[in-house]
Amino acid sequence: MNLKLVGKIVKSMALSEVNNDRGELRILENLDELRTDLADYIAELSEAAVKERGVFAIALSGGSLIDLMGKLCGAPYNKTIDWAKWYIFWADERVVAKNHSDSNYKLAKDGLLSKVPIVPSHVHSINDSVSAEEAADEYMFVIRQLVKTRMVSVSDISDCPKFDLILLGMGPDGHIASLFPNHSALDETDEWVTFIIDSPKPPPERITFTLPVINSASNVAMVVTGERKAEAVHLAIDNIGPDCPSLPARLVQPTKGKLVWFLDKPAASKLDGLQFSDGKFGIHFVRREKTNKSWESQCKRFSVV
Ligand SMILES: O=C(O)[C@H](O)[C@@H](O)[C@H](O)[C@H](O)COP(=O)(O)O
Repeated sequence: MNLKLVGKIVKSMALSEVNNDRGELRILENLDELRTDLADYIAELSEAAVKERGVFAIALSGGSLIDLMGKLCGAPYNKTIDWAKWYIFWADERVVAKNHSDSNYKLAKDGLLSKVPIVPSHVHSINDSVSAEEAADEYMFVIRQLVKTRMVSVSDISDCPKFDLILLGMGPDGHIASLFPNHSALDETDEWVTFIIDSPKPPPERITFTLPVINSASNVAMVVTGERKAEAVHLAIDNIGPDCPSLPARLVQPTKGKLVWFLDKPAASKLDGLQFSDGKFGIHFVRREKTNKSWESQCKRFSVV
């Protein structure tokens, strides 16, 4: 067993680790720290995209994510972010009326979009007055038009849209967006957006980005909190060998983009060999894992205590 790294959680700083092809791991001491780190991360990506392309195309999900993005509505972000350049999409949406309490649009509108100066015509939600299938087709058409005008970039290795950032939550079963374990929607590679009418998580009818679109993004953030998701986090991130189940969250592997996991300590608690302990300088993090890389080279990227 090799000691892989020793890190330190400093106030207002995420503990970061690059975990092979499973992306960057940021384990935050508590939800407040996670909210701050997530807001900083989104603000930085927004600034970089606006500088490079003049716009920021961001896709949201439902669930606890919007609440965890809440710091964006306050200082300094409400003033420093160039909100007029944001183009908003949904990685998945429940096929219900926009004013329904299950609507991801309503969740985002109430929790974020109505509190910052977003341009209303930049908000691309689904048509809520048609079937799931039609809503998926129409949504794909809208995205196609925006790809043509490069409001949304295009992947240089496929014809997929390349969102600047796709934000995903994860369920305890490892689902992401509305891509559930063992569901045929996971195999959809021809369409950018697909629909399901049998979601195991209510409501049953949903539209969702497909895996090729998610994996074409420039940045994908997985935002996962709480102990009940710890097992799925372990299965999605750790090296669990050839028997690895095809957990949707494990299939998030941006081809050229960057994947970052935002976890609180309970969600990270079943990661291989992870230990937290109180020390002179704060909370320490130790992770033991099978690795070929030397302890020294791993530690160069971290504040070693
Ligand atoms: O609309 C949805 O249901 C979602 O987009 C879904 O993928 C969600 O992100 C996860 O289920 C996590 O939800 P929680 O963070 O609330 O557990």
